[in-house]
Amino acid sequence: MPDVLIQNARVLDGGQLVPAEILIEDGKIKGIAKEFRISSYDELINAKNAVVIPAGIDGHVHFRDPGLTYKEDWYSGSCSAAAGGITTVLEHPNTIPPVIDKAGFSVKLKRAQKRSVIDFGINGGVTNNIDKLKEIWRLGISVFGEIFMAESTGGLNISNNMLGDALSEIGEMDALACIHAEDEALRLINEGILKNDTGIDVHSRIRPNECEEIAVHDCIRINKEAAVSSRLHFCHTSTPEAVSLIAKAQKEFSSAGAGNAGKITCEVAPHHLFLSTKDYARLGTLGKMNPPLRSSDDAAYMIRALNSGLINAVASDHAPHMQYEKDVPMRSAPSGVPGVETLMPLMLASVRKNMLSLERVVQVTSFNPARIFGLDRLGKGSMDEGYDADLLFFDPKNVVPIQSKNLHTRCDWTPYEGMDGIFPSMTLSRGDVIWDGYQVVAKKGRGQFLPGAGLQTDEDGKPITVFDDDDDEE
Ligand SMILES: NC(=O)N[C@@H](CC(=O)O)C(=O)O
Ligand SMILES: [Zn+2]
Ligand SMILES: [Zn+2]
Repeated sequence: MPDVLIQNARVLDGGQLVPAEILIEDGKIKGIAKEFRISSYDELINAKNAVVIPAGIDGHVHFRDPGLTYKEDWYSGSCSAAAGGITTVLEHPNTIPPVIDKAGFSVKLKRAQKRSVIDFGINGGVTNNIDKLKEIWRLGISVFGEIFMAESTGGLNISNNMLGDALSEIGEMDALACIHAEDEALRLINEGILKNDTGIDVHSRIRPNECEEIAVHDCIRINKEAAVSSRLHFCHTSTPEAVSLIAKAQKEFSSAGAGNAGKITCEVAPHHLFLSTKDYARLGTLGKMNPPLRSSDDAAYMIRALNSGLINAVASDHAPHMQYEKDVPMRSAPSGVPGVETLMPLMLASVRKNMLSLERVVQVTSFNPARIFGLDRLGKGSMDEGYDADLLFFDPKNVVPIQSKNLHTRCDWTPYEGMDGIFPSMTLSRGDVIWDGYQVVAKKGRGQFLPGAGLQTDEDGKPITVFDDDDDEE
């Protein structure tokens, strides 16, 4: 007997929305049809004509747990994701302690298992820990990175020399290296030159387009020269220059033929699609993030590149800092903006404005991230039979202004205040309703760990992860 029958839904079929029913068994999609004509099931969900798409996979969040849980923790962050239609996240390593060794990994895994309401992967940091990369890969980290080529929150940045050694090591494991591409040398020079500049957009001029362009160029070259090239994924790309370099390298890769080494993908963050340097006047330091806001022409280019397939995925780079921490001069303000709960609403509102098709939104928020980050092998990123029933329900007409007071993150502001969003009327994770349109109805800790491909198990198939026994509650 199926667990759940969803009636009166609309789903995408060849680019069109068609009426459908969805059957779920053991938390997985059992089938989608116009009508099933069955009468026995455990639970009936009336979708009331909502559109149902795969829930979002956000490959780039910072949930600050352990270490800075006043900004976010695994519960608040995952609730925020659920309310925004995201059911899977990959969480980045710049926490305190950072995930750069077994101890850091174990603390984070334990926290997440106790608190997360959605499924999650944990990324492994790369700094002066090259001798530890194999170990954290075997413990089940999802991917390596973000690897910081320039200074950003958490101070995990590495030199280009070390990057070469790291990429070689990562390539040898056939893992994925996720890159934060900004050139540290140029950033430092600009910081000196613009020392006394008090312009509102100074952060964007300290880290100009060229800063990203140089880093992407160098990273691709360093990877080519490495003893073993790695698969590369560029995080939060923000400039036409970077996207063009990546497109060229992608082309070279596909003409080179078989194998994974050297394969390159990239993502864009919503703030580089929907905000620009024009928003500094409204946002001040709330508009400070790395890489920084770009011109409105660049943002328009990024939307086109997302449409045309040059950019493969959207990820929020959810990086919460509290308003009082941001309420300081531009230079001392921390970099980062929250975004996990507004990613899908902004994307869905952009469909209504004909900026993107719904089909493309599904590709870049679910199908592609699942494949880039190796989550499809764990049942993520499709509504085909056998995949996890991770579903987002929405009413395409229900456009509302985004308001910080309605969001579930601990972060007490949003850079999208007043902008249009289409929020989910319901979110399902593995067939469970976790967001009912009004509140998060999921049990704390129901989220499952999604181990990376390197996970080593013992003879009984159990992960080798060993927890530290000490209590690390904050
Ligand atoms: N994007 C940011 O400006 N900040 C991120 C780190 C990062 O992704 O660089 C953070 O963790 O605060
Ligand atoms: Zn980054
Ligand atoms: Zn980040």
